Amino acid sequence: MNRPTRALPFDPTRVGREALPALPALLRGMPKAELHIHIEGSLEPELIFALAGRNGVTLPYASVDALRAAYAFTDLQSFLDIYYAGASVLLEEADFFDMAMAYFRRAAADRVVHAELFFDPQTHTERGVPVETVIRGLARARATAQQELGVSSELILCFLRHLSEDAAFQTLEQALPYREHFIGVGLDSSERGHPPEKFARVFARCRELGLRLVAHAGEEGPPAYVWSALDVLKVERIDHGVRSLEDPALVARLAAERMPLTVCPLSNVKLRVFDTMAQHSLAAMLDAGLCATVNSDDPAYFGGYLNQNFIETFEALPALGAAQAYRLARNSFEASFASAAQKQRWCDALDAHFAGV
Ligand SMILES: Nc1ncnc2[nH]cnc12
Ligand SMILES: [Zn+2]
Repeated sequence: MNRPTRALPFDPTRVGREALPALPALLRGMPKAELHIHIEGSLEPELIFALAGRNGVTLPYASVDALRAAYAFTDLQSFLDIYYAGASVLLEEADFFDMAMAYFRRAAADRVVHAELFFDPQTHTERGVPVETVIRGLARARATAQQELGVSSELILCFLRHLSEDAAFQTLEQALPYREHFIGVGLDSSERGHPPEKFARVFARCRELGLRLVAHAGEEGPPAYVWSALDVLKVERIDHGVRSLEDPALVARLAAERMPLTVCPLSNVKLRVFDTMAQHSLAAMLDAGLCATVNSDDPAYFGGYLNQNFIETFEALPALGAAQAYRLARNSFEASFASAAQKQRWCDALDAHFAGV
């Protein structure tokens, strides 16, 4: 990272807002990476019901429609309650495989060439599902997605921040025999009241183990949580981070370090971080020189996969045009945990896509 912003491979005045009909096609077709997707949040209601039937799990909803009707969230916690209930149908390795393959097919259709998937082992181990079952199912899906769809991927193991640091250490111990299957660790679940520093020791241990580090911060929590994710946990990416804009000194630091922020616009509107998409700060973040990326977070719950996030955000924010589309896709490659050579190949493909503009 810390690379200077390079010249655009096209004339940005040719595909700006004035050429709006061209913009959705440009967004849909550009190669991109997704860096903030909770794989359990890709579980569509239809698959939840199919897995419930397969596994003999009784759901507290009568139908797919009744479940979908419950997706009216007032904040992060109101979403998490339903998200954990949905995940209760995942019991066997094949369930994790099917869930991840459904996501990879959607991602490939959105021209996602690389995805870094969060998974929440504690959501499953607490129900008696071994971490081995979770990781083996996801790992098999990764290999199939690479072979059949040409989508590369990594796994990031997330600790649930509403649980204790001791529980996070236990989860790490359980997962370490499968270390080759995950590239890093993250921190998710209820943010308010659970600051990053609660997990200082377990992140320090993960760092010693050579794991890559990310954390949700500044989604609902204050800018102070972003500072401590950087300074205490020493993360390499901030997940969400939208509330950073409330703190000019923090913005200056994030920009100077080109610290990636994995922004999730549809999620932010559904969870009422912003009242409307027109109020979203994505354009302001790019304007401030931040290394922002666009992501879907929990696409089955928030109204769309990655391209839907791009399309709705660009429709709502007049400051976003072709130059910002290019920058966001480029940021997604730069911010990924892929090798420098791989990043260069993706950036070349991106340049080729925009060269025809
Ligand atoms: N948006 C989000 N924030 C925190 N934890 C999550 N787990 C799944 N989605 C999440
Ligand atoms: Zn998230």
